[in-house]
Amino acid sequence: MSKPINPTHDRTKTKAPYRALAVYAKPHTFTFIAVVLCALLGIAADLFQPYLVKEVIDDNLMIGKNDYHSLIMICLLYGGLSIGSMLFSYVQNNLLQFAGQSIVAKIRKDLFGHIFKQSMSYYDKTPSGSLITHVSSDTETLNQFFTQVLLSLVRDSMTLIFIIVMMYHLDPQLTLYSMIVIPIIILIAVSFRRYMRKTYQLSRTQLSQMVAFTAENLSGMHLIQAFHQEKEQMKRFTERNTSYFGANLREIRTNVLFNRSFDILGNLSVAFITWIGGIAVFDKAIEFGVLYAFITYIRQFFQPINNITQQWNTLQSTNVSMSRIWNIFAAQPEVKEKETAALIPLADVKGDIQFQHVHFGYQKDMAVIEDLNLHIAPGEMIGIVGTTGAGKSSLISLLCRFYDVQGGSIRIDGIDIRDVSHRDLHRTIGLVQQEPFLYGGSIIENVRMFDPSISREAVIAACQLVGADDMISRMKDGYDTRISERGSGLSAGERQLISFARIIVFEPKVLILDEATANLDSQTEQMIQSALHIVAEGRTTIVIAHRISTIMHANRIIVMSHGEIVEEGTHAELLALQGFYEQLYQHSQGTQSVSSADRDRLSSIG
Ligand SMILES: Nc1ncnc2c1ncn2[C@@H]1O[C@H](COP(=O)(O)OP(=O)(O)OP(=O)(O)O)[C@@H](O)[C@H]1O
Repeated sequence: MSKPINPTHDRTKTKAPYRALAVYAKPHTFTFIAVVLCALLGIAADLFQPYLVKEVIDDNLMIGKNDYHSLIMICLLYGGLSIGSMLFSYVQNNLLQFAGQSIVAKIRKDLFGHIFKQSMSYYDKTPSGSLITHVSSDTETLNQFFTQVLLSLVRDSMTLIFIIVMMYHLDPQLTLYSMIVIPIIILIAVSFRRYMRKTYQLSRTQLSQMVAFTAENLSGMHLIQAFHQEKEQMKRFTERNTSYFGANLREIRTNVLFNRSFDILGNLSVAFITWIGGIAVFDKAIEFGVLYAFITYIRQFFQPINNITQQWNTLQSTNVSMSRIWNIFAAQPEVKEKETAALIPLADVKGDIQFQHVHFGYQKDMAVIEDLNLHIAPGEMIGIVGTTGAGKSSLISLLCRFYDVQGGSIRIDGIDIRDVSHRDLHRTIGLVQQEPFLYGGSIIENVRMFDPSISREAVIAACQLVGADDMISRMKDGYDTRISERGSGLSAGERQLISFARIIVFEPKVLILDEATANLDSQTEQMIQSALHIVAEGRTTIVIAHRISTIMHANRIIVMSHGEIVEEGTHAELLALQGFYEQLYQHSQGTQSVSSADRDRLSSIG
């Protein structure tokens, strides 16, 4: 098996992707050798056929020999060669498809794994639609490289050489006349090359933009329908679609022009050779059979040239796809796991969390969190409130190490989270977000996240504990009910209960709820609240909420504004302070939920 490649080295060199591709192709060396052998035998079988006909014409028919025996033998040989050529071509195609598909499957797997390793900052910058295109269609283009381009380069260039040898053997002078077209072919190929590359790249970029736009719309469908944005989005889609249509047409037009130029050149050469060769036959300088074989060869001569040039397109796409795939491979996660991480296990965690002088910004010069200090004791339940954009979710993202702090440190049980493995850290922390992510699969699989070591009984017990058992039992197939993609068959509360059950089975020592009840009505929130108290038992728990009612019973409440902690204490202590929290509380008493505009107004009070 090929080793995973290290694409970072040599990234700037354009040959680097091809060198890396060669690493993937290496385990299939013997298959490629077998393909070349089959191609050689197939070509020989093909090209010997006109020579046989020439033999019949010149050595039998033209001299009136009437040798029936050799005529039948040559006809049988001709038929045998045709069958042989077909068989070789069949084996060669199968072998090449197998090698090509295996290489691409391996690249696709490595690419998917590499994308998984990236940090959140990578996903912030890269639209998911374009990643989908790279994993699906760009890797498919690589397959075409092996099964079409490589095949054509090997088979057609060998055919060309064989034809020239055969032609030279028949008549060197006619061969030299035929070669006049070669400089013209090079001229056409070079002049078309740059333009074809440009048109191809343009159409690929337009396609990838259209896919990205479609993916974005599908994920935001609720919003689009709620805001009646269908017409607007349709207009934007049509613009992209029209651009793609135009770019595609331009590309096809260039290709057709390129291919037809070759066809015309082929026909003109046949006319030229018929003229020159015809005169030579009249003058008895060559035999008629030689002219026949020569014309057949010159027709065959343009076929491989045309084939090779037709692969130009695929070669262009391979270049573009390769560089795009290699750009992904070259991306290194910003959040890196230290090599020594395995030596510092995060085991038997008590759940002591310390933010020490934490500084962070998504852009280097725009701080979102500045010199933040916070100590959370093991088993403590902390509520975090604050204005929109205060930095609450960012704080949690830092604790989960989706991003790295730019200053200060975050410690769990005194250990810097940058020193431990991602696996240990994410086992320690359980995160429940506003929109829990559910996979297409059964409820059982969704709760245990496809981990077979978690038993069905454990899943059922967890669901009973959080109060989801009733709801699940009422479903058609109970725990085996299949949930559609992203859990769209369930209500927001039901989805959230399932994500709570997940927390129970995975038993993280630190539990984070980021606006986990924001989408729920007050009755469901009550249900979730009681589930939360069960789940939070014995765990350090951080709850971010806009609704004061969600966090008012926490051991301590942190009030954040503009990346800083502005107030801290229990619900009663904070009310007594009569500061920002008290304003938030009063407001929430009046409106139940605080609108963002109001929060901003309150922030200025704070
Ligand atoms: N992925 C991101 N890339 C760039 N900026 C971001 C990103 N996520 C958040 N921000 C910015 O960082 C700031 C803090 O955002 P954060 O989501 O932490 O606030 P929050 O207090 O959780 O807000 P809310 O209550 O609305 O969820 C905001 O100004 C926001 O625009």
